[in-house]
Amino acid sequence: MSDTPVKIALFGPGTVGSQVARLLTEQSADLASRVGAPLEVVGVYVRDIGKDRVGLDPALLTDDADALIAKADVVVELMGGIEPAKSIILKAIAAGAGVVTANKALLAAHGPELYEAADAANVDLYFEAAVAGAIPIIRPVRESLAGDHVRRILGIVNGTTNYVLDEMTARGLDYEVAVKQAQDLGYAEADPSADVDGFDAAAKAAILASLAFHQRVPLGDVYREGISAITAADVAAATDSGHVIKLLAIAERTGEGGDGGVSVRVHPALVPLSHPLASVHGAYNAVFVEAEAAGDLMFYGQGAGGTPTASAVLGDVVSVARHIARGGRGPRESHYGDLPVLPISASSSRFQLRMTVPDRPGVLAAIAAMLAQSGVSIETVRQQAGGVGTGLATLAIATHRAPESDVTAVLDALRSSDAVTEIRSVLRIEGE
Ligand SMILES: NC(=O)C1=CN([C@@H]2O[C@H](COP(=O)(O)OP(=O)(O)OC[C@H]3O[C@@H](n4cnc5c(N)ncnc54)[C@H](OP(=O)(O)O)[C@@H]3O)[C@@H](O)[C@H]2O)C=CC1
Ligand SMILES: N[C@@H](CC=O)C(=O)O
Ligand code: NA
Repeated sequence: MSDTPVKIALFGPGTVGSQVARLLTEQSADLASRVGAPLEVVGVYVRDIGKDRVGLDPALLTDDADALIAKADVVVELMGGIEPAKSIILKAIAAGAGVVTANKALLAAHGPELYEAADAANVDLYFEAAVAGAIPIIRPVRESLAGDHVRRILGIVNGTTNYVLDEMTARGLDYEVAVKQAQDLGYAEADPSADVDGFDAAAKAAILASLAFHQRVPLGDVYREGISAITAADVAAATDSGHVIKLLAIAERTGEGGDGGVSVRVHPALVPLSHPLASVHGAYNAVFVEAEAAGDLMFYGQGAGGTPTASAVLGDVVSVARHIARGGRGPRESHYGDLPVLPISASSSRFQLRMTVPDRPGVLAAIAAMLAQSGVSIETVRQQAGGVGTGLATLAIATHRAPESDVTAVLDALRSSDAVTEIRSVLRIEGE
């Protein structure tokens, strides 16, 4: 064991950072033995030194980022957002410090620049907490599966939306009430739109897809739909058809041998109750990976919250600090392929189309003809009477797998047809 401490600088003592600071103190003896040297927190960067921060030694607080970077071996960035986080990480790398971050927004938007800077400076850049919080998923995809060929990833990677959808399903809670609870529990981002509109999941999908497919996936190429349009009626209809609604991050190779391109998308989906992802409740996350040699793998655990996320951050701190104390370096960037990232119109899924229709002879035949004309094959049809005297019925049509562009054409036809009163929901069915 070396006596020379590895110097840690913490940027952002918020929900996650305060727990990292606490655990660094409480577990200092264990951490030292795992690293092979003691860890010393040399400073905590804040924007307001005067603010009361429970559990933090006031003597460690500083608002001088450059001076703190200059004395650090490892910079732990837990501020979030793009700036000043990006400049701080680049300065840390340039100064030869290893970096640990949980900042998926930054990595999804500017990852390549940061990875290349770390490679050029020969320093570590670790980011396990950036995807699915406490769940080890970056390491497995980046290292353990580096010798395999990942075909598809289906992930519940946003705790807030899973919590909201689960509360709506299990307790019949209103959407707004469930969102407020998720904020109070510390799952939601400062701006909950990052969660409910799918931005957070899209950032994680871009990071995961890049690592899994050794392919740069720009955030702008990730198709994104959030959960704010999901109604109590959608949730009830999902239950009736043996599904549950989940916000999924999906990354898959397409075409013969997976060489056609990659499709990366985030949207609510109907997941059959028999699929392992259907039993992921509350703010829990899970990532289901389909790999050619390994087969199916599932990684499950807490994807949000201060202490669980701090666990992933500390795992990275130990790795980086160990390299500083004993030599070595973490994984470097892959050589990237040049498969296209396909637009949503080029993907295909099964769909459930729910609509209100006039309850009269010939309606079902007319709707079936419109699907047939676009080449979309029907798997099941369920009809429910719309109530005495309404003259309406509800139709739920599940399709076989069909190209998104064909389903868009069907929807256009249905919307302009007098055989359909209202399209109530269009949900992809995934995980079958
Ligand atoms: N919360 C979670 O469950 C998870 C979070 N993450 C990621 O971890 C990171 C941190 O998240 P979280 O702890 O929730 O965020 P918080 O908002 O709770 O904490 C952010 C901290 O950074 C400080 N900070 C923010 N901007 C600045 C700035 N411009 N200058 C100086 N200090 C700044 C804040 O200071 P002040 O106290 O003064 O406001 C606060 O201490 C984010 O990248 C997030 O995406 C990842 C997985 C899960
Ligand atoms: N807001 C995020 C927190 C972690 O990334 C979530 O809800 O999962
Ligand atoms: Na993780």
